[in-house]
Amino acid sequence: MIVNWSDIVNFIRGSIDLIAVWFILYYLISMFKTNVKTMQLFKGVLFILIVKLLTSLLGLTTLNYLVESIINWGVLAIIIIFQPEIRTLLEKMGQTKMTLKKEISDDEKERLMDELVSAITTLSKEQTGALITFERTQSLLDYINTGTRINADIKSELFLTIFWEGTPLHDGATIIQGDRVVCAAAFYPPTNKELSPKYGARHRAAIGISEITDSLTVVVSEETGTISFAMNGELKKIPTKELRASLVNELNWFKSDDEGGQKHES
Ligand SMILES: Nc1ncnc2c1ncn2[C@@H]1O[C@H](COP(=O)(O)OP(=O)(O)OP(=O)(O)O)[C@@H](O)[C@H]1O
Repeated sequence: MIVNWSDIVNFIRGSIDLIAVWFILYYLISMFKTNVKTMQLFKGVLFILIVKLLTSLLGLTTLNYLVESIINWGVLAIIIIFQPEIRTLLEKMGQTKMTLKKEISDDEKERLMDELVSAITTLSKEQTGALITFERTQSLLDYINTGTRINADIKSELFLTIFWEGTPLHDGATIIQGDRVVCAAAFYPPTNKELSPKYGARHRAAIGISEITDSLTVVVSEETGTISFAMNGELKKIPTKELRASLVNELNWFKSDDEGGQKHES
């Protein structure tokens, strides 16, 4: 059998091409799958590409011309409209997941969890409004920069002090990166979603940040003391007795690399 080397080279080149496109698409989608605005864009672009394919196949020249014009101008429009997301994407390239430091023992993690649960439960009982955000895989640097930088241990008293109405830092959100409280009084872009009138600016801000990043935000309502989690653009009420388990579940602090995705419930 005669081996045609150029066919083999072409096959390998085609395969690399296809795999590279697949990886880029997979990376983009997984990076932005929690961002409602960007997912809508993905769907829109996909729709236009399907229409373009159909108009070319069916020879619909006028429609094809129209779709081509939309694509040409659309690229420019997308760059302008999604400038913040594109910047975030470029910043995130090659960024590794931000989790708790490896050297923190399980006992220490339990202690940090106790501090968080105690703070949130007290804030809820005393009906002190609060917004506490945990950075997960996507950077919150842009939002940390809107607040006042601090670099403090996770301590129940710290949260009670920050959210006490008499302090200048109580307005806005506090952000946690790993085991550090990194800022207070951060400002988030509020959601444009239709919400029940019982939710005001604080809940809008919590949902807003969860639409554009994969963060977890704990909201304590000043009016009712209710604790809610804002994740993936949704708000979920958390009964106080389920707070610890829900936090453990969402933060994945106790998941070891070889656990194969199992989550530790305490
Ligand atoms: N965009 C924002 N980013 C961060 N924090 C915000 C933002 N908007 C409002 N807040 C915080 O929310 C507080 C106002 O909350 P408001 O009473 O309007 O909200 P709410 O959702 O009704 O909550 P609550 O049930 O606690 O009253 C502000 O004092 C501020 O601390």
